[in-house]
Amino acid sequence: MAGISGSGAVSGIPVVDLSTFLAENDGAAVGDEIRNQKKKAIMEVVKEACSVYGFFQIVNHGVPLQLMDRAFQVSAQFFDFPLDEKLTFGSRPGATLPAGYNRHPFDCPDKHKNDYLFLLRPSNPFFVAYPAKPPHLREVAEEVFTSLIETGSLIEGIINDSLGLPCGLLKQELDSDSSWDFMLAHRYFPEIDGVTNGLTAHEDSNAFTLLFQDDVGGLEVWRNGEWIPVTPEPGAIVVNVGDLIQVLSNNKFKSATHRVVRPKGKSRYSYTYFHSVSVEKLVEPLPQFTEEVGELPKYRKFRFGEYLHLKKMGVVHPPERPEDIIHVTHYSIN
Ligand SMILES: O=C(O)CCC(=O)C(=O)O
Ligand SMILES: [Fe+2]
Repeated sequence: MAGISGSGAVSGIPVVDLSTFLAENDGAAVGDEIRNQKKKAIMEVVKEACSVYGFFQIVNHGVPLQLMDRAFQVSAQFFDFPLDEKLTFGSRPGATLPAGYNRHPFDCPDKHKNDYLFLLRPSNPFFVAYPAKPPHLREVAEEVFTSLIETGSLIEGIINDSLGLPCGLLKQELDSDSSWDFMLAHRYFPEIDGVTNGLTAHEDSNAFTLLFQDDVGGLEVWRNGEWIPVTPEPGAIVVNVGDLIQVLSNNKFKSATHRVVRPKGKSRYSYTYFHSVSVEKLVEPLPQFTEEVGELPKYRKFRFGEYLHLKKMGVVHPPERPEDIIHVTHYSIN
């Protein structure tokens, strides 16, 4: 099928080529009709992928691959600095969004699974200064942020249309100025003593996530009782649906459970961009998926910041019983 390819499709998670969307204004001699057919085919694949897996990958997405190479270089340089130095950029204790350098789990120095830099834009109230070293980190990270925000806007439109929503509706729902979007540069340590957990199974709370992973692998998605690897595809961005889209679409699109398994003998690096909304945002299923189609809402209305707070409490003070961990189903109407 036009625009869909790649070895990622082996696991069933499709790889979608976005060049049709980017070629729109470059004067390429492709007729409107062919372009529209290709776009329609892509929408169908995205719709299926988001309903079944909550995951797909994109190539020819417009983010320069050289920029991503530089981004991986500078983050690896940063993570190699001594801990004391990195901790001078440590996140503020108790901040709703932990901008700065973080380790996970933060209170078990000999059991770290990963460390990461949490980056916000200056317009966000929780913004903290970027690390001053390595010298190009700020410049490169800001460039990546800008580029991923642009790709995010394209994906937002594709998800909007795949859901059959009126043009631009998701953009309106999900704030427009990216002030609440954030980015993580991650390093996962090699497995130690057979302990392979790098990032525990979870769903992303935000609308959707864009992820660059290096060629080490380890990202997995839960489907039908088994973990499916999201195989690294050269130059590809992994896209996954988050809780906000799951709620807005009244469960039409799925916020997939995923995790990271740590590699043997080497570290793994990733860059993740989270398309998100203000903590004040009130979230509930859209009328297009409820009253307009005669279906009952599957969630009650909640404030996004309250949900983030409940989730964070579960990380800082993990409950004894896994079933007490807060998921978005906390707001489900049964
Ligand atoms: O690093 C990765 O591959 C996944 C990161 C992730 O799932 C997250 O930060 O929510
Ligand atoms: Fe995630």
